[in-house]
Amino acid sequence: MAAVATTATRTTETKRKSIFDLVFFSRNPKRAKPSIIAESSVNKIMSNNSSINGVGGGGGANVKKSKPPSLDKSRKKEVKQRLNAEASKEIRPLAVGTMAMMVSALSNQALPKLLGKLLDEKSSPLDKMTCGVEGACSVTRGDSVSASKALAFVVIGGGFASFLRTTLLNRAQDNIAQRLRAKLFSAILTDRDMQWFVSGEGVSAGKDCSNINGNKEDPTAGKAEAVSETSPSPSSPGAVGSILTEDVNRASEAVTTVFANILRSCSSCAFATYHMLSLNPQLFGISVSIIPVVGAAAVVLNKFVKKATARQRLCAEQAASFAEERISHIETVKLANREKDEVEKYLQLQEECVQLGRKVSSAKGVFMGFMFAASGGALYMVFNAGGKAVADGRMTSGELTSFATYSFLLGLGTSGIFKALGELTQGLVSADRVYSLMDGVPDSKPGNAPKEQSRISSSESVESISLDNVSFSYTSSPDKTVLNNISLNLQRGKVIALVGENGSGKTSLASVIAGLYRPQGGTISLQPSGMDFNELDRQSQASLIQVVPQHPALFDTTIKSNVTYSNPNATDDDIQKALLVANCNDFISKLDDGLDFRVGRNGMRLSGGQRQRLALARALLSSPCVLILDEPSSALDAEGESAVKDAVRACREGDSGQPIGLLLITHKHQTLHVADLVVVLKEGKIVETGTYSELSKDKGSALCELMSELV
Ligand SMILES: Nc1ncnc2c1ncn2[C@@H]1O[C@H](COP(=O)(O)OP(=O)(O)OP(=O)(O)O)[C@@H](O)[C@H]1O
Repeated sequence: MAAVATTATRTTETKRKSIFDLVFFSRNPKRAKPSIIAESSVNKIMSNNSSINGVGGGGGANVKKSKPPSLDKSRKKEVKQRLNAEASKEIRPLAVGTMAMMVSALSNQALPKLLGKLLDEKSSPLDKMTCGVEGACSVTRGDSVSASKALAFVVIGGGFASFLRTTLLNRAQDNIAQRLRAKLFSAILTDRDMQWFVSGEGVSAGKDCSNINGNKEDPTAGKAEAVSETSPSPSSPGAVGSILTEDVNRASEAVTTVFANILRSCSSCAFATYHMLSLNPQLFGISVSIIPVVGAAAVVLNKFVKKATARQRLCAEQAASFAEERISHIETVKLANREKDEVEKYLQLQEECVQLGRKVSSAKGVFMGFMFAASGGALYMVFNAGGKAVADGRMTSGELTSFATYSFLLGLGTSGIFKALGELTQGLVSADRVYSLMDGVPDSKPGNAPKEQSRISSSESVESISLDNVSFSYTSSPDKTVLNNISLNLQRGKVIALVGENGSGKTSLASVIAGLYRPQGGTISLQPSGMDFNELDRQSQASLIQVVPQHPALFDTTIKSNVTYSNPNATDDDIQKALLVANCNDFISKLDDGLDFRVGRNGMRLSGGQRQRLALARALLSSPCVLILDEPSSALDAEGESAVKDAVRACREGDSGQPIGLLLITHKHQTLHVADLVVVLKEGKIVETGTYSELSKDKGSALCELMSELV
């Protein structure tokens, strides 16, 4: 058994390697683009294959030495309750499916008795001799028709029950999994703020996942740490994907098929016990003498499986993250010619996990081997004692056959219970991971506690957005102040250029103004009402501020869908206007499908400048109060720069309604002259403000220090 498991593990490892090899070596980046779309599918295939032998999703360096998240009693109770509440929504298919399972179990139980009866009937000689009072006797042959009829009934009924059981329980399982996935995805997308995504707290939901990669006391940790240096954060999409697929599957299995299997196995044991006791109580005593020993072994096994499963799941998370990140950065991997290294590192990650999987497989193998030997020994004793009983005429050979079959069913039921208990444990570990991710980590930091949110009816009444002494740090580096007492007024129709060296905090400021992060100090208010921007709901915030980031993200859908992403209710006229202002029409008219052109994953079928222009159109379409263009010129060619000028004009003059305030984050001095005000940021502080002509004339200004071209 252990050997089989090891072979299966090897096969899985080979499969994973081939998939990884295929992705990295068989495709050039250009041709790979459409295939990368299915990156999450690759992830799924890679992690799902691993579950063939229960090895879990994948790799994780030094997993065996790491401490898995513990599932204490109160948490276990809570997880069970939540899972049961989920299962109760499928009560009908679950109840009928479980009843069908019991019927099929009953049919199985009836079979040995009927078979024994059939055997006795068939093997009896010219059986009954009936003599009348006159002395006339007649002989009748043993009739096996009744046993045959009952057998046919049981076989057909049992078959139908099996069909019902499989269909209904699987349906319930799929429904539960679907609901869990939907809730989880919704929790991740709507309930988490940006700090959660960038902090790396994500998937293991507060549990120390970093430990998985390195234990300094472990002499073998060196290799693992080398891998962990390049391992992605556990909050990567790959890790989330691993929980969304494998853990959700295991959790939903636990309350459907696994639970029903436990019931079936228990009923099997109960019925087999009843029949065996009624056939021969003495033989029953011999037959069950092995149960305490097997039970003790099962308890030990279950403890081991529980710990190993938690480690395996962390391991799967890491491997999935690693694969996902390398695949999404395939161009970088290929340009640096690091395909072989990455495959090697992936295999190292896998190796740790596979070793863990082998241990579980071996433990299960030893247990099953032990079960087999113990059952064989018990059967030997049963036949020894049973043979004597038949010889003494205390039992028929048919009854002994029935008894032996029942004792086989008892063994099967017992091992079924232990197996299902193991799966239930794995399911609870997975459910804990699902719920932990769903609940997230309560953020107790000041300023981050959830507040009651208000909604504005229209952004039109807002004239400006005012920052007053705003300070901000990322939760992953709480001691580093990224923005320090920033005060700024972003007014409709006015253009502010924000400049500063790399890392001075320009992008962070844009994100804080847009409401993606909540500042720890100061206020952002709407003028003239004075409402606190951070007390508004996301819909209101998005209607007030739009950002065109340095690297705009596009979805793998049509140009039209991408542009209307910020305002799904926009009319065709609005769309055309926004595209015109953002200077998109030229390149769109050259595409075969025009607005219906599919842009590819992350807009890979478009140039950087085209992507930026579409993002600009998208931002303008929602008619914000303030637009933030981060490094607008970096991805634009000369023609594209005129689009920025158009955007400046549109914002000032209000092409799409009211004028829009514009915050231009730029490194280019050529762009500065369009601004009403230039703001210089240094180490998170505003060190200078003034008009371009004022600041550029003063050769000792912070602006001239920053832009040597001006000196
Ligand atoms: N997610 C994050 N977690 C922790 N620190 C971060 C994060 N993002 C940025 N930082 C840090 O915040 C500081 C400001 O970064 P930011 O990206 O805002 O600068 P920037 O002025 O936009 O730089 P650039 O001009 O290079 O784009 C940097 O020191 C950076 O290391």
